[in-house]
Amino acid sequence: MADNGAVVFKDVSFAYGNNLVLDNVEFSIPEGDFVALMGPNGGGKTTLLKLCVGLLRPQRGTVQVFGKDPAEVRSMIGYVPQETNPNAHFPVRVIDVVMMGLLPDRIRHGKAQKKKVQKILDRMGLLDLENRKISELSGGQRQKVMIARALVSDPKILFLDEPTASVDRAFHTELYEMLRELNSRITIVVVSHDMSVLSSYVKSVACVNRRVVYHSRAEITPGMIDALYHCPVELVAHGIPHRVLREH
Ligand SMILES: Nc1ncnc2c1ncn2[C@@H]1O[C@H](COP(=O)(O)OP(=O)(O)OP(=O)(O)O)[C@@H](O)[C@H]1O
Repeated sequence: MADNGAVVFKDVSFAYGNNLVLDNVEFSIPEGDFVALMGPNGGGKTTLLKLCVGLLRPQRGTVQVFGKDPAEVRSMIGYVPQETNPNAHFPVRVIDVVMMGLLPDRIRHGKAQKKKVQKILDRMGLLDLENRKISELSGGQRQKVMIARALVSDPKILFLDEPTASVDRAFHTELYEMLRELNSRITIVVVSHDMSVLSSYVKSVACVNRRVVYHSRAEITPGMIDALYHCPVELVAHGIPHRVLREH
């Protein structure tokens, strides 16, 4: 595996127009990691995730996933984007949404793929909801459907963007327990501000604020978590001018 990492950023810069969001970013995520991307609002976490899954391309530098361009390893990547708030009148069912995770395959093997989808729905406790309209689900159920969609193609790495943002607290623990179990097989990268729950699950933390600073588990101290969670990100600043997180 080139460069020995599930994700490797080399000298990556990305701007939306004149707004330089990521500046000369260098870091890597080892295979098997469970890493939380933390940092202030607007610091570039979502942008970084979109670069990892190949939705955006850097103007400078390279992003590699399992040693390749993300576009070349799309089938190894699962992605749960931020906030999924479907139109309440859009009549798509749970099973259809999860099937979308297999779209190219579905055309070739209808029945086998349906079985695969049902298997993952079963594993996620969603099988009895397979024909329910997505708009009729609770926030937590909907989030699980989006995760099922990302997992149905058996990815080797899963990227989640604030998966607990729109669900109640009871679901947080359930979700992270599920991610912990998945992490025994795949690499997990999650954007979250919720360090209070995350801290007992993740193996590492990457602070994203125009640059990225990666901390392995050994470096995650209670003080650092407190600092990240209670906002004054400067406390873990690394010579980078961090802004302060909004109240949450
Ligand atoms: N599609 C876009 N077009 C132009 N600017 C964008 C776009 N998406 C994000 N930005 C800008 O890029 C910067 C980084 O945004 P990004 O969403 O990556 O940050 P974030 O760390 O995920 O923020 P948050 O914690 O608030 O979700 C912000 O200044 C944002 O306004």
